Amino acid sequence: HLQVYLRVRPFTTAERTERTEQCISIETPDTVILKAPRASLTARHSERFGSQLAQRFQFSQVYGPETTQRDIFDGTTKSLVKEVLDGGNSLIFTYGVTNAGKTFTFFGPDSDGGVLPRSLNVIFNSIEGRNYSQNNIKPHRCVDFIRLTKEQQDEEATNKRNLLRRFKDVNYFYIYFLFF
Ligand SMILES: Nc1ncnc2c1ncn2[C@@H]1O[C@H](COP(=O)(O)OP(=O)(O)OP(=O)(O)O)[C@@H](O)[C@H]1O
Repeated sequence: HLQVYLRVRPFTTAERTERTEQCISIETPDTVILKAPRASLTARHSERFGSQLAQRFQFSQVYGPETTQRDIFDGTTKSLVKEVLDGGNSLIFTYGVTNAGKTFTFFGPDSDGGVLPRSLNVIFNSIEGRNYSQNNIKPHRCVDFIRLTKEQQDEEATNKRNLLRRFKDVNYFYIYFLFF
C-alpha cells in the first residue's frame, strides 16, 4: 500500500518574506495549496490567460515546518521498519527539488538523526537473539544468498583478517601523527 507524504521545511531567513510565505499553505492535514510567486513567469502567464493561480495537492499526510525528525520517523517510517522485522519488504524514498530537505529528512544532522539512523536504531535494538552467529552465508545479488563451502569460508576469513589489518595500520598512523 503506497503512502505519499509531504514535508514542508521551514523557510531560511533569506527566503522568508511576505511573498514567499503566501506561496504555500497547509489547508488540511493532507492538503496543501500552492500559489506561484506574483513576480514569476508562471503567475504572469496564468494572469494573462485568466486561468487558476492556486493549485491544490493532496497527500497521505502533510508535515508542516514545525515537524520534528522524530514526528516524521514515527508518522512515516516506524511501522514499515516493524513490518520488515516481521519478514516483510518495504521501500521508502525521498523526492523533491534541490534544497527541499531530502538529505536532512533521510540522514539528518548527527545531533538530530533522520529516518535512516532512526530505522537502524530500531533494527539493531530488535535483533538480539535473532542474529546468525555462523559465517557460512553470503548475500548474493541483493535478494538471494549463497551457502559457502568450508574452503570459501576460510578464504572469506583470510580476506577479512587482511582487511582489518590494513585498517589497524591506518589507525596506528593517525595515532602516531596526533602524538607528534
Ligand atoms: N526540516 C528542516 N529543518 C531545518 N532545516 C532544514 C530542514 N530541511 C532541510 N533543512 C536545511 O535546508 C538545506 C537544504 O536541505 P537538504 O540538503 O536536505 O536538501 P536536499 O533536498 O537534499 O538537496 P539536494 O537535492 O540539493 O541534495 C540544508 O541546509 C538543511 O540543513
